[in-house]
Amino acid sequence: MHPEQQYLELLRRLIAGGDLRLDRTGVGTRALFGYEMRFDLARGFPVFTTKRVYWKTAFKEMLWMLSGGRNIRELLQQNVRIWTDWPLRRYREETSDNLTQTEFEQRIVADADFAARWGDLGPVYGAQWRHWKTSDGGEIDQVAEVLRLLKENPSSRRIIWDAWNVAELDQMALPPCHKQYQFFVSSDGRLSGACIQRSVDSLLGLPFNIANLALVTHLLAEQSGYRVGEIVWYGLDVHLYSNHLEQARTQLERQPRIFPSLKIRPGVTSLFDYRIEDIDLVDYDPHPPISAEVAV
Ligand SMILES: Nc1nc(=O)c2c([nH]1)NC[C@@H]1CN(c3ccc(C(=O)N[C@@H](CCC(=O)O)C(=O)O)cc3)CN21
Ligand SMILES: O=c1ccn([C@H]2C[C@H](O)[C@@H](COP(=O)(O)O)O2)c(=O)[nH]1
Repeated sequence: MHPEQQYLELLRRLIAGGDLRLDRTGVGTRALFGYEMRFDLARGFPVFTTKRVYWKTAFKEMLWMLSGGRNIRELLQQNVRIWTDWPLRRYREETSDNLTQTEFEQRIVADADFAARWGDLGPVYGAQWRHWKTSDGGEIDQVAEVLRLLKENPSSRRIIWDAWNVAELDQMALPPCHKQYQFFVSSDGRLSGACIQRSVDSLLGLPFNIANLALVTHLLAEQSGYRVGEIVWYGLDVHLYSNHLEQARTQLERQPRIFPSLKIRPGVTSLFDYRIEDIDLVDYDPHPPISAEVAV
């Protein structure tokens, strides 16, 4: 069985038997509670092929999170527009100025003060991963700690970073969805990575989340001298937005193709020094893109 069938099976189950519910965005979803997928990274890089996944966009987002980023300016400077809707909505509500999305994005890139005021998402993923605040005024770099444990104590059962900082949830543009990562080194020297995702937009978010979990597992393996093992992904409220049904049906008519392979430029000496130019996917031959509206 092609491993992407796990994803197509999820879409099938959501369409056929998902619980119909009204959600925060007002769009409405079909949802199920609890789903697991596993991908053996030795069998190719798990970027879905039944539609074109914009993996560079996803990877840029992951590198931004690893850098501790929390402002959309650094994303927009690389033409990544997937996070604009949330700050834009706040800007419109608080100023009643009706800039278009493009005008807003141009202003964020051109004007650092404007970006500091309006482009900040609050202490989201990267801020928690790299700068978790402690009660004595210090901060914890959870990713550096994961790297240290991978090297010094690979059998540890505490190789985790977590973005679910309860005390700061109200300052975040959106509470974290992929909220926890854990890593595991097997006795044959393979690094596996897992992610727990509390809320899953199965059409738009999930393909990015899987690719990014695979990417970060590869990068950590590279930096700590292991081969790659598996990724394991657990979704909880896993949903299909009601305006994504047609797209999901289109995708289900297609046959998965062979997964590409990931190439990482050797010689980068720190996890935090990777740039998008250092990473490539070879032989990615997906079906055509499928466009869809994101629920804000
Ligand atoms: N409803 C919802 N779904 C999400 O997946 C999601 C959120 N909200 N809020 C926060 C982030 C933003 N994410 C997003 C937002 C948009 C796309 C999106 O529009 N993707 C298109 C175009 C990608 C591109 O422009 O490069 C796609 O076809 O994948 C993907 C992930 C993931 N997260
Ligand atoms: O990486 C991500 C980020 C977000 N999502 C989706 C999951 C939900 O559809 C929304 C978040 O809404 P909540 O009401 O906060 O659950 O964004 C995703 O799939 N992947």
